[in-house]
Amino acid sequence: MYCVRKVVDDLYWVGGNDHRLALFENIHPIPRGVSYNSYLLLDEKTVLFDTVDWEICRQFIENIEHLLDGRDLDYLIINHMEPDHGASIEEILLRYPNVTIISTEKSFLLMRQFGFSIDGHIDEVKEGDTRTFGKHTITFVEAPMVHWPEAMVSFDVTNGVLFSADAFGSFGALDGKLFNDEVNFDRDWLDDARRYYTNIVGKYGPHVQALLKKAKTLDIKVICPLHGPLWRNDFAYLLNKYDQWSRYEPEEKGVMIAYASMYGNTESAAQVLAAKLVEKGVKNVVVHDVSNTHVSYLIADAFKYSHMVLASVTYNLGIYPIMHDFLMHMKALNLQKRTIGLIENGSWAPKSGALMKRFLDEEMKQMSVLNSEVAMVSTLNDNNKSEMDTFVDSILDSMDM
Ligand SMILES: Cc1cc2nc3c(=O)[nH]c(=O)nc-3n(C[C@H](O)[C@H](O)[C@H](O)COP(=O)(O)O)c2cc1C
Repeated sequence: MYCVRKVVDDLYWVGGNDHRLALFENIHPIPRGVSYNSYLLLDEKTVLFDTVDWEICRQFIENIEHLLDGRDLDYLIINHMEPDHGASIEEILLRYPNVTIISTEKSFLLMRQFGFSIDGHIDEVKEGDTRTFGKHTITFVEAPMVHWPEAMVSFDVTNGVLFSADAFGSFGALDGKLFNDEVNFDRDWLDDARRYYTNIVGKYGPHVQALLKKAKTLDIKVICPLHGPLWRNDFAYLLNKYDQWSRYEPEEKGVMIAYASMYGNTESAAQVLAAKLVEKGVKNVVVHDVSNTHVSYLIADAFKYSHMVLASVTYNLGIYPIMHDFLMHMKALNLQKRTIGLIENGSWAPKSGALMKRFLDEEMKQMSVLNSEVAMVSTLNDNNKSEMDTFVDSILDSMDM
């Protein structure tokens, strides 16, 4: 059965939801599912904006066939060729052999690489090109590395609808709700939107900044991303989050404590620290065990908070592997401008503190590591008491508290 929703006059959401996929990109857990959004414009010509993941292709085709109601599909605009949006291109070509695909040069290259038979269907566009389909004129804006090199966004100059590709997307299935004003975004969606942005697009902050600059010149009325809710008001809220995330500025003053512990002693130190910080009035203190918190959640909180404490045991003269993995992810995603405190543990040759400091100083950008640290030998003992108090004070100082 078809399941579509009207976005604005002439434009319909024809995407679908996937609650079965456990790991997005086979990495990131999505307990709330995910939506793949696609849009169909019914003008003098019929125009489809992006396709969907193969997993929901049957639903997608039912949606399109219902709305076309016997009409042919004239155009397919591909803003983003990643397979979670481009996988169904071949199916569209088979069902609508007269369709013309509008996309960027790089996108057509990728289509060929993925094995799609696109010869005779190509209309290549560049930044600033326009196409008119009747009442509606669409202009194309290149958005390289948001989040693949071929990406573009499309803007309907007639009604102000922006088809934003992966920008402004979120994990989470829509389940009937389509617009930001049909959900409590701040309460129910922001965490997943942040986890989506930081893990999927986080590395490309400067490219997102470039796109935000271009977006400022457009009179946007509706934002149609490829995942998650569409936006039709409250743009300042969304743009502000994107601006902060892409400049690597923290959203909130707070301390994320991430610990790596085998027998519980480093964990205990993390808890002592958390209690002391809260006692001293720090409002946002979150504690994560890196061994049982998926790294995508660690990354999201690392982007969210201003301060981080990394507490790690020494393991074979190195940093505990899962803590090391977290550091590697932060580096890969280009996280910067955070203040970091370190807690080290080891029983015979403690090294993790010095190694984490070296990683933060040498491998990452603008990470300010506090001079004060807690150096444990096996367990937090009386000797560490004053060290911990000094450590807490230096965190508070750096937070201007
Ligand atoms: C496989 C393995 C390797 C370790 N390597 C080191 C090491 O190189 N240097 C060291 O000082 N301690 C090493 N340790 C000891 C732990 O770092 C140490 O006992 C620590 O206090 C454990 O803290 P926890 O209670 O938080 O797990 C190692 C432990 C294990 C299990």
